[in-house]
Amino acid sequence: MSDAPKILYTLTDEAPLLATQSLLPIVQAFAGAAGIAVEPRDISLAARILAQFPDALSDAQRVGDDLAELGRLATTPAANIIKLPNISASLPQLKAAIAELQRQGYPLPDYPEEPRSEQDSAVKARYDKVKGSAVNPVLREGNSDRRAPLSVKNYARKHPHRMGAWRADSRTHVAHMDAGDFYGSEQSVLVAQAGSVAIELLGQDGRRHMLRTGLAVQAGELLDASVMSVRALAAFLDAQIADARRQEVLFSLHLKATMMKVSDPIIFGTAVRAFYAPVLDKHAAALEAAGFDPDNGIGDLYARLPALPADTAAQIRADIAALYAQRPALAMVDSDKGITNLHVPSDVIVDASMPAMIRDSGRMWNAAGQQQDTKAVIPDRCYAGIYQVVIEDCKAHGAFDPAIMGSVPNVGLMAQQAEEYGSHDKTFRIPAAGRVRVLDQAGNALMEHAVEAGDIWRMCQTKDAPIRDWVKLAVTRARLSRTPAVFWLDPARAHDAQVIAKVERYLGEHDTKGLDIRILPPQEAMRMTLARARRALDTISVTGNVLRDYLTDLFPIMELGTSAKMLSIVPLMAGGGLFETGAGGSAPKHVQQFLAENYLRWDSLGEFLALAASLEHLADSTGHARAKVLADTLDAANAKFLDTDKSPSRKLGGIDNRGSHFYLALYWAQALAAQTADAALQARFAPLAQALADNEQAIVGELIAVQGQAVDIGGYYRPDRERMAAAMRPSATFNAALGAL
Ligand SMILES: NC(=O)C1=CN([C@@H]2O[C@H](COP(=O)(O)OP(=O)(O)OC[C@H]3O[C@@H](n4cnc5c(N)ncnc54)[C@H](OP(=O)(O)O)[C@@H]3O)[C@@H](O)[C@H]2O)C=CC1
Ligand SMILES: O=C(O)CCC(=O)C(=O)O
Ligand SMILES: [Mg+2]
Repeated sequence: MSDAPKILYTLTDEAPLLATQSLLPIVQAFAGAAGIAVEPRDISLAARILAQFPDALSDAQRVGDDLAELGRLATTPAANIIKLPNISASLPQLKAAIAELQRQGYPLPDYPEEPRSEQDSAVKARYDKVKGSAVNPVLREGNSDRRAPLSVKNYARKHPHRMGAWRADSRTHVAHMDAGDFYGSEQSVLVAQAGSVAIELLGQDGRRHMLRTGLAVQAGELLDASVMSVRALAAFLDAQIADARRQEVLFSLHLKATMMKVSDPIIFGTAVRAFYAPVLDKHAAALEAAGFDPDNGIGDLYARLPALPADTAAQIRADIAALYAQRPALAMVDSDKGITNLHVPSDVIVDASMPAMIRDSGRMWNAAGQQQDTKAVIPDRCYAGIYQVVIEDCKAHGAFDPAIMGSVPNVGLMAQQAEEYGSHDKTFRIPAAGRVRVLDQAGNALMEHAVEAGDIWRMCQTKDAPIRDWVKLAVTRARLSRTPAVFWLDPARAHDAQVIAKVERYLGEHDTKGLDIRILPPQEAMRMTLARARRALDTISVTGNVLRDYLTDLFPIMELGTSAKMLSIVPLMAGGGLFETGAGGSAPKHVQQFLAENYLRWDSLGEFLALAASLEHLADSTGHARAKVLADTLDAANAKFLDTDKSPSRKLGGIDNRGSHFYLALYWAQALAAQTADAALQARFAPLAQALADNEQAIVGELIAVQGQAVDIGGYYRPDRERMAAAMRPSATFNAALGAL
């Protein structure tokens, strides 16, 4: 390559964006000294919105489409991208971000909830591109390798986090449907020849309505289709609401409305309707006029009350209060503010919410701010059962002990929008009863389902090359780490049965002598993995895209207290590297605390680990010797960082995110000053190491002195860059030392 080696570092949202204001200048200074450019690319929700509307903005306001650029780069060998977690916006978040940008003077159109013209529809389509999980699927041109590095695992064993005790008589359980769900209706076909397919709804009246045409398919790829009956779902939810009340447990719903941005908001809305039915029915006309949409949560109702006559609004509030007396208690997101599990579809996200419940003795919070046993409703059966296995295990054997438990790394099938997480553009709320058929080019029906109006029908694609790459990655990880690997695949599912056949075939391409590789249905795989973990044994989980997501929060949260400490690598299929930081989200709670107290408890360890892996990749792929020196010394710094426990203290008066960055810089500079592989770098970093060590007290003092007061950074979705940077770099001594490098 002729260009200087380059790492692209993403600017995202919320806590990780704040952290980046402090960390990126350090990274740029260190990398710059070694001749490596670290360039920011803005993929925040706000930037992604602005990039959709160049025509509405002035020259000065226009921003480039950095996400599209990164997406193209990810399919080339040159990619070296550090990707921090970003907001996957629900509709309420998207609308809030648009409103904030409008207030800041960007003349964006409003979000057209009910498009009335072609122009409205075009605007809505642009906004919908930004909605939900719209970043990760673009960048993930490779499969996923997530694990706790040994140093992190050892740290967790030495300093185990608190795990809530479990009682054998806990009433907590998972509730799922027994029929009428995606699991029960899945069909799958193997595409024989490249070409295209179409999806049609053949109405009961004989009319054909094309849902999708010209959808390209590759030879060897798997297509599967399934449907959730909304009638069955509603009946199930009614029964669960009644049962939660009978059992005196909290009612909670756990979905992935961000990634499953078409299906899961509908499921969420069905639950909101079921829970609040008496009030919603009684006030149907008023709520309709106010534009309330249950898919956006009961929070949307409260947001619209001011638009109604005061007495109607008061009556609705009173009716909801009265309804609560007849309903089971709802799990709360924020009991102080009265935010329930059914307020906003993106507040409770299953990958993080179920592990948090399991870590908290199987309890969630009730309206009185107390913990209580819970009914966790996860309607579809494809993956719900794994959580019930964990719950049963904890009831039988007590909470897991992070001081001894084994580790569960994951190799996840993810590339090229694999499986359910790529299905949103092939997911439909069915407008009328009939049959949905997937047709090949000759018009033959490959798959066919009977549907009723309102049902959720979806199709998923899983390409062959990603499956083959995933099997290879699993074998490689099993070999390198000498750890048994289990493919979590359910032969009773049409899709999984096809994947099993491919896995068996592609395993044959590798030398698996001496390796323990098995294929087990998810619940059995979970039982085996948990039993081993209790005996301090590690087990690699090799899973599809959804279980990748679920397990890489579940196990890190049990083992390490948070998924922020995961190493999360995406070896891109074209040869580049995508280095995700941790496996968790953008932690909105952390921003609230920062704004109120100028204390940011975000732990950047995930960023530190990703950066080391990125530098390592740069060295390997370009032969850049100084990248190797930076990588090795950063490894050493990370080890010392863990050893000396310099993560944010989580208490006001101790170091926060910024203080932890200072210590990383100190240890990294010291490691560079101590190494002898590159004398010039040694000489360059020795004075910095000295200056930082000499001024440790002063710098930490300056960083802590700002805590305890509210900060204003001029925005939530698009904070003022200068104010944010100033707030995140409050130590003049540290800034000067870094500037002198
Ligand atoms: N890869 C990505 O881009 C991802 C993006 N998301 C998005 O993030 C947003 C929030 O998602 P949510 O499910 O609430 O998950 P979060 O991970 O943001 O929040 C759950 C909890 O995880 C802990 N946590 C996560 N990261 C860190 C960290 N670096 N340091 C310390 N603690 C951390 C915190 O727990 P505690 O309370 O114990 O401090 C936090 O409150 C959503 O918009 C979601 O779509 C979610 C997952 C991945
Ligand atoms: O893209 C998203 O919305 C979330 C991604 C996620 O949770 C994960 O990959 O673990
Ligand atoms: Mg996740």
